[in-house]
Amino acid sequence: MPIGSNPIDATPAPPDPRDIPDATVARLPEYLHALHTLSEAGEKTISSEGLAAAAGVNSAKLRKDLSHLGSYGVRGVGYDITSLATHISSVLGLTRHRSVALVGAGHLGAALAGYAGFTKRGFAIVAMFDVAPELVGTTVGGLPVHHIDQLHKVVGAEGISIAIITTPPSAAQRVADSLVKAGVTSILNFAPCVLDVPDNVDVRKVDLAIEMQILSFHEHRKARDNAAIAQSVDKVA
Ligand SMILES: NC(=O)c1ccc[n+]([C@@H]2O[C@H](COP(=O)([O-])OP(=O)(O)OC[C@H]3O[C@@H](n4cnc5c(N)ncnc54)[C@H](O)[C@@H]3O)[C@@H](O)[C@H]2O)c1
Repeated sequence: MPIGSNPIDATPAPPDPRDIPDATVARLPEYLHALHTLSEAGEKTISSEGLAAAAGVNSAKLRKDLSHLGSYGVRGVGYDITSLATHISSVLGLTRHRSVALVGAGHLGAALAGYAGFTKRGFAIVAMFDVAPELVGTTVGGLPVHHIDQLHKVVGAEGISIAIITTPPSAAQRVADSLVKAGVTSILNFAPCVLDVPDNVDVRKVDLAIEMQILSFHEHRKARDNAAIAQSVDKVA
């Protein structure tokens, strides 16, 4: 007996993307990654508890998230892995391959360009841009490095709508302005600065230093808790 109205293999009606909460959208890639890993391991179906554990979230949250997508699974069987992965991919707009531009072909840019994992997940960095004469005209990670002046031409020719910024922060706003002018509407910014963009442009910022600072806070708290425990043990002894 289905838990919800959709049988396991039925393709649910596509949800209106505006109805899916941002926090749910942020977790969908985790679910998709877990589903791909399970599929590669030869699994066909997965319980909500199993999928929640694989994605590192609690199962009530996972069920709620998937209910926003109209996916309810089947009691006693769970979710069909292939159908659910296809559905999540479609909600995330990953059923079409996305061409990505990268601006700043330095250390980080080169590392990202050489990472094969993006292609596996539906993204391909197709062009890099820089201003350094020693980089322009060369290939980095197998990709041509164009001068930033070529941005408009290449973005149009390659149908690029997503770009990654890996320039120093002092250049990032100027680069973002050029990207927006060239037609890019989504930016992943690695430079440690806030970008000012029009409302129709989405920016995601990645800052590993912030993640480290949060871990530092947890380390600090653990040390404090351990000191408190040691003190109370001393008192008892
Ligand atoms: N988010 C993170 O966790 C994280 C981690 C490491 C580095 N970073 C940031 O990433 C950025 C790049 O770091 P990196 O170590 O690769 O630096 P890098 O100096 O090796 O590379 C920067 C590249 O940007 C190019 N550049 C400068 N101005 C430009 C412009 N106007 N247009 C196009 N290209 C331009 C430079 O020529 C250079 O090739 C920095 O802002 C750094 O702070 C972020």
